[in-house]
Amino acid sequence: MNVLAGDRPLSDLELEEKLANKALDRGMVRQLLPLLHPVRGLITAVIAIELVQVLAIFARPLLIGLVIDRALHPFDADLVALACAGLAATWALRFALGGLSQYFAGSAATELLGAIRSRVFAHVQSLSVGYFDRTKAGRIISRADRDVDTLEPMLIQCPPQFLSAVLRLVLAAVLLWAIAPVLLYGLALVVPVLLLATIAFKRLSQRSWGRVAENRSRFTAHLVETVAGVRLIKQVGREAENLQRYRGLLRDFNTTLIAGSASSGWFAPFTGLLTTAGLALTLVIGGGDIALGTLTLGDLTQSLFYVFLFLAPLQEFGDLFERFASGSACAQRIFLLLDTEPEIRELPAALELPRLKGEIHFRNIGFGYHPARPVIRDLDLRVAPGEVLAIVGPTGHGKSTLVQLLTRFYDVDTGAVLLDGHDIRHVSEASLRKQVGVVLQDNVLFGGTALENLRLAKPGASDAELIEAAHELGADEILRTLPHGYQTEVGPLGTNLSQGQRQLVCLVRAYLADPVILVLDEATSAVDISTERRIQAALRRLCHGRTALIIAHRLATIRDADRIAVIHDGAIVELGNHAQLIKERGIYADLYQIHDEDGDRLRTPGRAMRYEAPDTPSPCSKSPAS
Ligand SMILES: Nc1ncnc2c1ncn2[C@@H]1O[C@H](COP(=O)(O)OP(=O)(O)OP(=O)(O)O)[C@@H](O)[C@H]1O
Repeated sequence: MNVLAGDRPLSDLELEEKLANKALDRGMVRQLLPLLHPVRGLITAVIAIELVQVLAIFARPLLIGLVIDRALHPFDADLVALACAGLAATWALRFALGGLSQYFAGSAATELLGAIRSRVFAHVQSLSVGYFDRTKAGRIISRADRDVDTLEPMLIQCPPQFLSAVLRLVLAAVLLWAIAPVLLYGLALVVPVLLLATIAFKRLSQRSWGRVAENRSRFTAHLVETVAGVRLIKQVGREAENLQRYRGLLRDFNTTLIAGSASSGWFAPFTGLLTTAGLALTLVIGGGDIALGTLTLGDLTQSLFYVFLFLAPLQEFGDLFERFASGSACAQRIFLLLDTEPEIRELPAALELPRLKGEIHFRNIGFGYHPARPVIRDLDLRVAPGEVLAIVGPTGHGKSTLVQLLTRFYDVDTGAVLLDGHDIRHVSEASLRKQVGVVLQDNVLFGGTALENLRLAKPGASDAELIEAAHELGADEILRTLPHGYQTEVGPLGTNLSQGQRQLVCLVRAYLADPVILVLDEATSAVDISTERRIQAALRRLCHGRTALIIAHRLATIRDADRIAVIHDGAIVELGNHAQLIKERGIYADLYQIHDEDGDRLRTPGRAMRYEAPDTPSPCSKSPAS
């Protein structure tokens, strides 16, 4: 699937709009069929049951015709009783097989939907960070959840029903023809009109269901965003506007839904009209034949049933196509997701990194999230093993982007990122992530206890080992004071813990992972002095013996780092230790001076750098924590 527009990837929205207008293609059928493979036994059973049911349906007019022609004049009680028993048997079969068919179809649906859900989940997880940066979470959720549900009728219920309808159509035609071909010729007037109407209906409804699915994913995306950002919304008092926007999206959804239903509403009455016309034609032609003596009353009665059995499937096709259309629109969206290739791919023969010494070399790198807007420009920077490098610079000038490139969440456009001389594009992601530890500002924790969160970094570790690590890092005292100590539930994304507590858990987690290289985006938010000191001590202990790249916001970190790199507009403009850079009287010296004038804060445009209490030891001074 071509997902490029010119030199840039199509946005998710553009892709979906493109797809909403696209009919089900052969490529998609090829993708759908393998999904059915594991449940083929159950589907075959459902189809077999439908076939038996069709035969039972056709036995009824046959029995009724038999009674009319052979058992009424003269009255044959035995034949009537036999026909009644036969009719009762067909209905008994209908009830028994109906339940069985539901059971098999339900089992197939459960298995199939489970398999598709797992596949979508595994795929989503394998996608590159860039995809999540570009795509709203709600859209992904809508595809992985609701769209998968909509697939079920199309894949499980529709095929046997379709087969049953086709079979009834064909059998009825054959039997009508056998009774009197002229009756079938009469119906031939109706069929082309019905077929044309069905094709038009299918085209219309597929397009409208694509739009309905797309609009549904928009309001789901908004709901997810609201849940994630509820604090901000409350804080800035945007509830009313936010609700207004949700209502707007809901209105769009309802409009497309109503338009979809309205555009397909003509089909049922239209086919009803054609059925009535077919029955009337049969009565007129059949009545004439009875008068001529070429047709019996039993034959005409049977024929009326067959006309109905011939035309009813044509009406069912409407409903089937509608379900098929909404299912295929959702299938398009699911395959769009499954077809999305991870932008970052591991080479088949990727190198397992040996234990590194810790040298980082950004070798003449260039990068932009969008090719037309470079963020990093020909940047060359070496960090020696064991060195602590602080990166400072104005907001939006590329500091965090360097972290994204070092951890290979994005690949450089030009140049290379080397670790001990190994290009990170040639090494396995697992071995890279094992040796490059990252502690970001958002300090994400997962639902579960504090201890379970620590164990994520070292799955085999005992409770005692985990607590010992917290102790070594100086976090134990604070984590012990949590309501249930280490067994405290941290809540969704760690929201039951304070900012400082979350940060400490993250630092202990990084310590347990024991990476050779540590990347740290220092938190900017304020915590109390005592927690602050503990965090600083933990940082100091964590940096010890490792190469550390720190996006530094605290003055102490910056001042006592081995070197400071000042980044401006995606390039390193100053590099040296605190004393050297002050002497140079460049950007860094200006920042430092602003700090002096600003009391306890060091500011870069748009962002505050906190200055810690004077007696707090520097986190990255070379001495380990005492
Ligand atoms: N995922 C993304 N997609 C597109 N552009 C991005 C993305 N992330 C960052 N950018 C842009 O890249 C530029 C550099 O961003 P970056 O986050 O590296 O800046 P920074 O120096 O770390 O800023 P801050 O100090 O505010 O964190 C900015 O113009 C930003 O808008």
